[in-house]
Amino acid sequence: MEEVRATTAWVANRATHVMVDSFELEKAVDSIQGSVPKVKWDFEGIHYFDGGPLTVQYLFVLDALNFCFWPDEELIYDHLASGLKASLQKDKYALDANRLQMYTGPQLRELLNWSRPLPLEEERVRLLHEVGLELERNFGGEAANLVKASKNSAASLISIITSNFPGFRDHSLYKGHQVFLYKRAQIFVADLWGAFKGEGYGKFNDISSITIFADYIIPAVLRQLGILKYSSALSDSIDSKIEVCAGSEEEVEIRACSIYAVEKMRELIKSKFKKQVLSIEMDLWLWSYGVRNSALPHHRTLSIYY
Ligand SMILES: Nc1nc2c(c(CN[C@H]3C=C[C@H](O)[C@@H]3O)cn2[C@@H]2O[C@H](COP(=O)(O)O)[C@@H](O)[C@H]2O)c(=O)[nH]1
Repeated sequence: MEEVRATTAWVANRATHVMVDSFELEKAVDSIQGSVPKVKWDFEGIHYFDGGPLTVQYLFVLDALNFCFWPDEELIYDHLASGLKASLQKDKYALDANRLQMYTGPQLRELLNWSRPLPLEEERVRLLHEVGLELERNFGGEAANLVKASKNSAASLISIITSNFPGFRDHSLYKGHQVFLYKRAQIFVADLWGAFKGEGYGKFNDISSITIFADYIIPAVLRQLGILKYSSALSDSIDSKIEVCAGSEEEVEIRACSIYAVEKMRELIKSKFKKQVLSIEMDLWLWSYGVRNSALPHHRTLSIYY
């Protein structure tokens, strides 16, 4: 994941709309004395888990659709997770590769027990079809085979996913340079690691190589902590819920600076408190804080990536 780390640092060093405040960053690290509060994976109790390959299929489909809930004010991530879980409990074949290729928008709503059109519904359906088709074509229909092919390497798994599933190629152009963010591919690794407690399908020898997952919650938390500072124009648009365009400098800076800031926090925790912290642990802590404080203003970008 060096590509993610290097390209987001490149953006952070040239950013003009977003600034990483190193004084506030150090204050935050000092306030926890370098010990990141532990948050249990699935602290919400919403996920499907049976300890086997069907759980891997569930997590892959979950992360294929893990983006852009905010346009519907009542829809949140939990609806996606618990909807998929309930449909698997009703019918264990619901997420089979051949079935994934046939879902329509209304059927997807039914799967998620949601009565209105979903945000970016056509894209969600297209991505579901893509997952089904590519799984069938190259992985015997099973996401578990994707994971086996990575041979316990998170970096390999992300590379296999982004090579085979175009919908997971979360990147942007910034001042002419390609910037890699890979939010949903990385979160899939984290979900496996969390669900399987670092064993079996969740065993990765290089788990420390992944970064945080640049969504719309983590930046809101970092801003609340004073670690991210926005220009007054950007602050005003976010606070007034004005959309930030996908691919704009502002959007790329928000996401890249979030990754960069948390990498800096990890480095500081290591040098000052002699502790090794994983980005996943940082992410889970910050994200759970963010969802518990749902009033935090977040940037609004229409995107299939997060
Ligand atoms: N950085 C980061 N972003 C995450 C997650 C998760 C869920 N992870 C599972 C793993 C362990 C936990 O127990 C969770 O069950 C979702 N998101 C993002 O949040 C946004 C949804 O917000 P709202 O509209 O309020 O529901 C949306 O962009 C979604 O993609 C995470 O962990 N990290």
